[in-house]
Amino acid sequence: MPGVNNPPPPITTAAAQQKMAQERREDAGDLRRLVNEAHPPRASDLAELQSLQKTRKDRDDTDTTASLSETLKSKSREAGPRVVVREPKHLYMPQSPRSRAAAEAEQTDLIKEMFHEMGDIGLKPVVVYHNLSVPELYEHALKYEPSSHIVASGALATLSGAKTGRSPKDKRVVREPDSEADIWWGTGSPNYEMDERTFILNRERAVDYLNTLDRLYVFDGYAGWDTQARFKIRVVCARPYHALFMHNMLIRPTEDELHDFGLPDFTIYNGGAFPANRYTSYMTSSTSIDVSLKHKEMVILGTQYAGEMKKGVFSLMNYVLPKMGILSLHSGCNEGKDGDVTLFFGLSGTGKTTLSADPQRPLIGDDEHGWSDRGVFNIEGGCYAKAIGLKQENEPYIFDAIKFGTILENVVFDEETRHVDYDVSAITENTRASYPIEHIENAKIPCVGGHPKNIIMLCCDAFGVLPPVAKLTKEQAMYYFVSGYTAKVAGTEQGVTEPEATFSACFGSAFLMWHPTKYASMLAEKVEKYGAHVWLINTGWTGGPYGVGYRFKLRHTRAIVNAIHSGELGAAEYETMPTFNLQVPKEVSGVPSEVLLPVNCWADTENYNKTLTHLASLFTKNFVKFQDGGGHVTPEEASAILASGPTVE
Ligand SMILES: Nc1ncnc2c1ncn2[C@@H]1O[C@H](COP(=O)(O)OP(=O)(O)OP(=O)(O)O)[C@@H](O)[C@H]1O
Ligand SMILES: O=C([O-])CC(=O)C(=O)O
Ligand SMILES: [Ca+2]
Ligand SMILES: [Mn+2]
Repeated sequence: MPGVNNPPPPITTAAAQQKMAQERREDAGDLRRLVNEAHPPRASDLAELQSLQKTRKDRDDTDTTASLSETLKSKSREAGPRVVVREPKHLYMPQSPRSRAAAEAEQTDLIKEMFHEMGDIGLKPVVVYHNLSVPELYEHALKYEPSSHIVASGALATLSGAKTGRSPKDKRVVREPDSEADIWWGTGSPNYEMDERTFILNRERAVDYLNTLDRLYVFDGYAGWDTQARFKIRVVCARPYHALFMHNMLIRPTEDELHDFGLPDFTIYNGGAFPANRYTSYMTSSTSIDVSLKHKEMVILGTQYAGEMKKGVFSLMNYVLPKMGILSLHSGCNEGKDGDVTLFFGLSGTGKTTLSADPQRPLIGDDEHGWSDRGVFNIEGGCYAKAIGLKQENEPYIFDAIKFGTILENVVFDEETRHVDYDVSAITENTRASYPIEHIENAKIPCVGGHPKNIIMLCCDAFGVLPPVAKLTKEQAMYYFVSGYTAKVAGTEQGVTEPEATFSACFGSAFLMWHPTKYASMLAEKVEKYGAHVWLINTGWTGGPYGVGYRFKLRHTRAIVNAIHSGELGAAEYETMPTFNLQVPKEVSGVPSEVLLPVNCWADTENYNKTLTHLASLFTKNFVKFQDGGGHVTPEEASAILASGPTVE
């Protein structure tokens, strides 16, 4: 029989089991004793252990809580309302009148005023997190937002939801007596109008939504590095990601500055996760981004794309700065060793952020600036770089800026290794990185500089006919500034290769509040007064349109920018390119001479000429709407500008 000759299994009686368990306990006890002798215990349980993990600056809490009852002194939510000793950071608003009075007694003036303002518009938050630190915002994002992940470099990856870019057609400005005469309305204008009542209805909708939430985030910061043109901005939002975004993009106040912050000059209520009501008057979709200059407020509904907030601040600055005699600019900006400043104008994707990050030239800013009698200043405290196709070898400064504190929007990463694949556009082409400007190794802080010596107007010409660089006359400078040309590739589906021309006045029409000629005349005056040189750089295609030709190599564009800065191009020999009458240099160090005139790169000259003429006619057609001068330049001045544009027979 099987098993007959096998030894019997050990008999384990209940008593034997007890004995073994006792021995194990004793062993464990010995072990614990040994460990404890070497490392005396610091915490008796897990909660205490975790409480040891975080340290705080020495503060005497007893002073601030001395007048309160024992229950109120409790630091735990369960045992009573939390006493706020870390103001102005975590603000709990107890709902019972007595606890509320006690909580209010603890508040600084800043916080009292904030709750007053919130109360005025009907916001009744339970908890407000005010100017949290970056690690705290990370933790909130990870805890409350399922799309938040830390990637290998330490950046916080997140999703912006259905909208992955701005919605310019849903941007509305309230027509108000004090400002309506200043604002650019009507055909071609980015400012779709709305009335005050509708604005209030939308604000109420955002407020109602925010009131349903367990926690709100507030970030108070500044726009404008020039202290004489500095605006206090408050962002009230639902997502930690949005608070972190504005922490990165605004200028971060010091503790003292925050203490004295007072009332904001402008407040953004971001209820973006909740839609607008499409049946409200003026609404054409469930997205609405509304600005009221009278109320000094912006309301966001139906989009969580964070760029709306940054560009909302820019729209405000585009209104208030010109009123102060300061020109606002959709441009990047850097400074050379001798303090020579360069501006980089250009529409989205033309290279402002890429080219302003330059190892030889400290960065003043990548996207929004002001130019006053004192010089230039960055409006923002951070950068918002395109991340698609990002490579460390091509753009080392931007690549290396993507570390702890940086937000990565809509990128794709390996689930396990958390390495980001910047080439993947599965979610959107418009993947972005938002980081504080200190993340750029050679940032110039404070972000201010002198008067620009060089102004580079960037375009990304997908028709492939414009030269990689041209020197502009003052009139041409105005013409290209008002035209604001770039061309997008017409989408990558099914080999569609017809490029689409975009004309966006002042290289940022979507953000203008005044008529474009207001900004153009200010620019003309400043260029004249400070003697800036103006250049046109095409960072787009050559050798044929998109799909046939190829994009100018980044290293060639960088060589051109270097030649501008070294003075080489100022002294170069030029030839005139027909139709656009552009002055094109015959040679540039580091760039093969044959690429300087695109006609030399096209296989078919006739086709080149046809495309060139076509583009010229698009320019001419676009300019028609500026012929009356828009109220800021005379029709004569406008026609002088027009005369410097391309000539089409
Ligand atoms: N020759 C070139 N010059 C500049 N950029 C180039 C060139 N070739 C390719 N690129 C790519 O084009 C993109 C330029 O985008 P960039 O972020 O600089 O745009 P931007 O002008 O700052 O736009 P936005 O206002 O939307 O932020 C980058 O992804 C860059 O890698
Ligand atoms: O605002 C954005 O989303 C990005 C940007 O800088 C632009 O489009 O000019
Ligand atoms: Ca940019
Ligand atoms: Mn921009």
